[in-house]
Amino acid sequence: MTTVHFGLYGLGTMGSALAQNIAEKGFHLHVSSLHAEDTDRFLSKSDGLNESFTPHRSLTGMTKTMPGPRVIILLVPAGDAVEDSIAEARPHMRPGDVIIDAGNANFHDTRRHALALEAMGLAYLGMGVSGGEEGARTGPAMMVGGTQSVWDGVRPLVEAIAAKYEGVPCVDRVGPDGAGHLVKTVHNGIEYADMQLIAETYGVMRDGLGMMPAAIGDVFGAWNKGPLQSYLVEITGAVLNTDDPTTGKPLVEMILDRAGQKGTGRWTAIEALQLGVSVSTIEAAVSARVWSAAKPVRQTGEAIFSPLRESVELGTDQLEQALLAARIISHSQGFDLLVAASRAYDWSLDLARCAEIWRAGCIIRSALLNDIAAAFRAGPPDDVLCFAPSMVTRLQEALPALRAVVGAATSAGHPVPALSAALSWFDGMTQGSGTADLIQGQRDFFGRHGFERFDGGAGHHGPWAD
Ligand SMILES: NC(=O)C1=CN([C@@H]2O[C@H](COP(=O)(O)OP(=O)(O)OC[C@H]3O[C@@H](n4cnc5c(N)ncnc54)[C@H](OP(=O)(O)O)[C@@H]3O)[C@@H](O)[C@H]2O)C=CC1
Ligand SMILES: O=C(CO)[C@H](O)[C@H](O)COP(=O)(O)O
Repeated sequence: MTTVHFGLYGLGTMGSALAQNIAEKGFHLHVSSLHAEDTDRFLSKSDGLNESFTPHRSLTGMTKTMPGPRVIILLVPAGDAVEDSIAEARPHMRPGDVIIDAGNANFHDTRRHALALEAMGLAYLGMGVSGGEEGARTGPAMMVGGTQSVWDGVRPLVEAIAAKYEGVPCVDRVGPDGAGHLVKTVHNGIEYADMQLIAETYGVMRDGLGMMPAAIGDVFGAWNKGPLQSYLVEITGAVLNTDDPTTGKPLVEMILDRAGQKGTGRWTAIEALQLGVSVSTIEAAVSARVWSAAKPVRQTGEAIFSPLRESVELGTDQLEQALLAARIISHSQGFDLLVAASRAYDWSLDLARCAEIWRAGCIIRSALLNDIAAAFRAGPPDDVLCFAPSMVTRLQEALPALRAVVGAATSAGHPVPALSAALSWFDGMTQGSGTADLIQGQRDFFGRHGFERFDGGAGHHGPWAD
């Protein structure tokens, strides 16, 4: 059997952790980074593993000197860094060699690279990796796109480094070329929604119930033992219970309320709009990050309107149920996008397998995902997760709380954009007779766009009065 030689380029947060994980699982790895001193620093931090690494001063040097067949794993930022890395490595690669982009790439770029490299006899895998630094070091979840034979060649290493859920590796080839990066992008869209839903719930407790960070942290800690059990709820409790060593205050009170974003949430919303899918909770989360960034403008608005932020009468049990309902709805929206992308790109995505991959290692891992996987194995009505019997039961229990929380928070002036978007999406998607009859009437009135009639046919026009 041919021995495949692996190289990893990009020894930043994720690349360093993944390289150490690979070495720990008994694989030899060639390593290099944009700056040679980063490779030196990486080696100095990799005590006990250094015999597993062959360091190189540059990507060119690594690709040229590595014996073939070569598999080069890139862990660099999306966009120009990936383009530059491929351009640098490609001239030194031979037919049969593989490049794996293990960063958060836009899946349209991955499709383009796969096509171009395959035309040259090279292979390209787009592999979304989730789990942050700790996940990369100890076992991330990974979503792979590419051809089956190329996946089969790298599978032993990738499965070895992956998180395991009851012994099953949280990685798979989910489809061709860009499929893995699209599934990772949707994972991140759901991650954005979940983080925003949690933040809104924290806001209601802080500003509507007057609770202190540590007390809120304890509530999240307790919720993590129930149906909301998840990595994000767990770390929320930990963040809220951490004090600032300098001031002694709760650390969260010293963190500026301006959230960053690198693009995957936005890509999810853009792709959904392109494919005609509503991911309104995810869109609300992206928008909330956008307005979080405009702090001076928010401060001007507050000075002009002096809005009242009143207390609310809500129990934490209602907030828990509201968060659960909204979490189910935001996952349902993410899976709707996977269904649409699978159809549009002819990927035959196995939705249950995607949910299974996310059960461990990744940022959105939660108790809910095992039930979501089971729901997709059974096949929910119209492929809509919210319509699966197990989700219907939970939603029927939890929706009254979501209505109470959105109603109370909105009346009292507390922004809950993702919670309310989830509720409105649910109400719209369960309203058999909606209000688009009027939209169609308006469209025909001003533009003769035509409408369908209940009693038959399309392309009708109204006898509109002037
Ligand atoms: N951090 C996380 O939690 C996660 C990140 N990811 C994704 O993994 C990838 C790597 O992220 P992360 O490790 O956090 O990022 P880091 O910034 O920590 O590391 C990126 C590495 O790429 C190098 N780099 C930057 N620009 C170029 C370039 N033009 N050409 C070659 N190398 C370049 C950086 O060098 P320098 O330091 O000089 O800039 C650094 O060595 C990204 O796509 C990210 O979105 C995925 C999952 C989780
Ligand atoms: O992919 C990830 C986790 O799954 C990364 O942590 C990603 O950087 C998160 O996105 P953003 O920086 O936009 O919040």
